[in-house]
Amino acid sequence: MFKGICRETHNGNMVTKILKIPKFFTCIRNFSSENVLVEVNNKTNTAILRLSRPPVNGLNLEVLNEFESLLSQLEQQKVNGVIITSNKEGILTGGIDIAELQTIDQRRLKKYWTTFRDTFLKLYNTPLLTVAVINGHSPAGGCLFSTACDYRVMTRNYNIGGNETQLGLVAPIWFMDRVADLIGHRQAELAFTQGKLFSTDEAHKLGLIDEIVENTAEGLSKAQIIINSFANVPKKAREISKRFTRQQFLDKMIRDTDDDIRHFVNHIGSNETQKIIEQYMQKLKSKRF
Ligand SMILES: CC/C=C\C/C=C\CCC/C=C/CC(=O)SCCNC(=O)CCNC(=O)[C@H](O)C(C)(C)COP(=O)(O)OP(=O)(O)OC[C@H]1O[C@@H](n2cnc3c(N)ncnc32)[C@H](O)[C@@H]1OP(=O)(O)O
Repeated sequence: MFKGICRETHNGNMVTKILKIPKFFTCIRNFSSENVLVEVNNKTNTAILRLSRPPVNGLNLEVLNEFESLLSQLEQQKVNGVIITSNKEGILTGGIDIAELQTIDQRRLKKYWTTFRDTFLKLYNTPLLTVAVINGHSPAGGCLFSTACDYRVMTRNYNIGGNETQLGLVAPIWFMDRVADLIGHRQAELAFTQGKLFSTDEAHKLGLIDEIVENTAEGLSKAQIIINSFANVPKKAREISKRFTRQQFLDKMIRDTDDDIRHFVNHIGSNETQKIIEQYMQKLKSKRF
């Protein structure tokens, strides 16, 4: 017997069921965590990882830790590919859970930012094939994490980009570098100085995303097609090529670790930034944009 977990919503409440499935009939391996649902299709050996933290899949410490640990498990299981998406159509993630930034406790800020960087690095650096199915808005941290994937498809009529400047915050330099890798330095400069959120169409024209799809289902099947298209590529050669094309960015990010964490703690931990964050949260709650 194989034990699986099934999560369903009944009358608005999330219910977790333990399923006993005969091994012979199993087509899905399921090992979801609290905030991230995971299923691995036994036939394709592809994992779908769905962010599932209401209301907006905010990236708090727990989500980041779970995400990183699940990716490690998928690496051990040597899956053929990982598809990252949201369980809630309309929002991939609202980015960093702003509650994590509402503190001047330097140790907490340092811990959060170290985890945030490590999780990004894990995704950026994984030898696994990764495809982001961006099935909703993807501001700031959401955009950043999708840029770590090997391929991005996005559903129409949503927004993606680094909006930090609009909020009065400064995005990390490595986010700017990564976006510049995809859309070019000039466009990245314009985007980050304006804190620009791009529509799906604009993001596609610039190269921030690779393809547009109509809905999540089409996104998932497109992602599977991308993963299948690598089936005949020698695995080791693909992994080394991925590492080589990403090495320069990686080396710089690791070299700058201490400076980056110090800047984050000083920037977010200052009274001035705390006021800005507080005002932004109030605006967000009263929907005054
Ligand atoms: C010198 C400098 C050196 C170094 C600096 C280094 C690093 C700097 C780090 C700064 C980096 C920041 C990255 C980020 O990710 S910041 C977060 C940016 N995110 C946003 O601005 C998104 C805001 N949210 C939205 O736009 C919308 O909520 C969204 C489009 C996602 C969904 O819209 P919808 O209408 O469906 O929902 P809402 O009613 O707006 O939201 C529902 C409830 O969720 C709350 N919410 C939304 N987003 C967040 C969030 N990111 N964190 C926490 N809470 C969030 C929202 O307030 C609603 O709450 P309630 O009113 O229901 O209580």
